[in-house]
Amino acid sequence: MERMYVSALSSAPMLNLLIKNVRIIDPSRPDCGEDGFTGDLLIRDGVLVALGKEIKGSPEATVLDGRGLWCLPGLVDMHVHLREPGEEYKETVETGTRAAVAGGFVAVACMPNTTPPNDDPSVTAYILEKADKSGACRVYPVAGITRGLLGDELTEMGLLLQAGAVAFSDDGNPVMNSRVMRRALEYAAQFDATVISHCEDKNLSGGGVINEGSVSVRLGLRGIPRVAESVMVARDVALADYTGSRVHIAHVSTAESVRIIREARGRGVKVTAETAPHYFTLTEDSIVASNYDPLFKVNPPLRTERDVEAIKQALADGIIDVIATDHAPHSVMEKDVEFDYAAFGMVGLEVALPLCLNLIREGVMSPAALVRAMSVNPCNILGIPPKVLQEGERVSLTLVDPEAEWIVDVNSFFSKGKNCPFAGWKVKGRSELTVCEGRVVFARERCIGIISR
Ligand SMILES: NC(=O)N[C@@H](CC(=O)O)C(=O)O
Ligand SMILES: [Zn+2]
Ligand SMILES: [Zn+2]
Repeated sequence: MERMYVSALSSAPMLNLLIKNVRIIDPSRPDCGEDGFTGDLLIRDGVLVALGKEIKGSPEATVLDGRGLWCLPGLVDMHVHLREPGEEYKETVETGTRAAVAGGFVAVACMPNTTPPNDDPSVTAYILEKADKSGACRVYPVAGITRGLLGDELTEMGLLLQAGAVAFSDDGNPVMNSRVMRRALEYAAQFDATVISHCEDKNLSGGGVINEGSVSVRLGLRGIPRVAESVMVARDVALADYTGSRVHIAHVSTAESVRIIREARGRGVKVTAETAPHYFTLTEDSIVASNYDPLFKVNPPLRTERDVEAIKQALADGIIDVIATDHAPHSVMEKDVEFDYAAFGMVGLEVALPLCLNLIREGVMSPAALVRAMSVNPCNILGIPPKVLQEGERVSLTLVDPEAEWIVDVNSFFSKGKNCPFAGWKVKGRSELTVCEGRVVFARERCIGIISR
């Protein structure tokens, strides 16, 4: 098996490297265009000292031939489940962040549906402490909107932000009560914090396990109607409009949700949105083809070809701002059971990049647009430092080989979660080197040689 290097951020070596003739794709640079440009990067002690053409390093500088590679600002995944505290058998901060850096991410925002949930500053602090000690990348905790994520009483948002939370969500659960959601949007706005909404009307989705439609009928499985999502998207858009606050819609899966968001954006409502790779790669028919494999069970459920097309169009137009994985690790115990009883969720960190690169290959997005969706926009929405290739700064970057072909093997995942519906797929593209704030946190075989202390 291939040798790989992965390290905790705190003990990772500083990068010293001259990368020659690499395709640089950073839309924050005026010279980038939609396809990037070819150039060199000189990094000394983790700091990007020069970026341009024909850069000369010192004679002792390690040189990497970047031909055929892409240099992206470090990718940011604003929606993952790290399961710590409480469900460490599914994932930990350590294993989840290792999966992240292997996937090319330098930062993740982790959702609060842990045990106990992150609805209290002590839990936020606990997660950050774990991240400091053993995290391979930056971790930004998302705290609960309501206590216990139960949808009734707002959390102490100010204190949670002080403890290091960056946004609020009850993800896993919707905020069913519209009055509570209104107050949450108003309260969070006072701190200029983003509320991330898991849009699901529980009364409509109740008991469903897959998209409601011909497939659910054929299989005799209880359906989750698409309107269970869009009715809540419409509500949240209306509340954001009424209160003047911002709202971010998590894991958009339907054409109707896209239409509502598009219309709202046209009117200047402050709504942003994300989707996940499985929603533009798979449909409910994938479930049939898999012979009802619970690995394909996810919330919201996989939809139809029409929805996939609408989501791709929205990504092309920038109406969906972000691609996040919704990395949701579960153990075999929760997944290797009958479809009805299996847990919702699939892992995504280690397979997202090649699936997203497919969007470029299909002409849906330009390389620059993909970087906006996977780095620039999530940073803006969360209000965290942008990952830009800026001279004079500690560099966060992902060096991608877009042509590398590999077969998804869950046993080689750093994630504890092996619940991946793409297992066995032949995919193209991966991160060869991931650098977080100047430090080498991940290197594949061909890049291991550049690590120096
Ligand atoms: N997406 C999922 O299917 N599952 C998520 C919850 C969530 O993101 O709503 C999980 O925590 O397992
Ligand atoms: Zn959710
Ligand atoms: Zn989630």
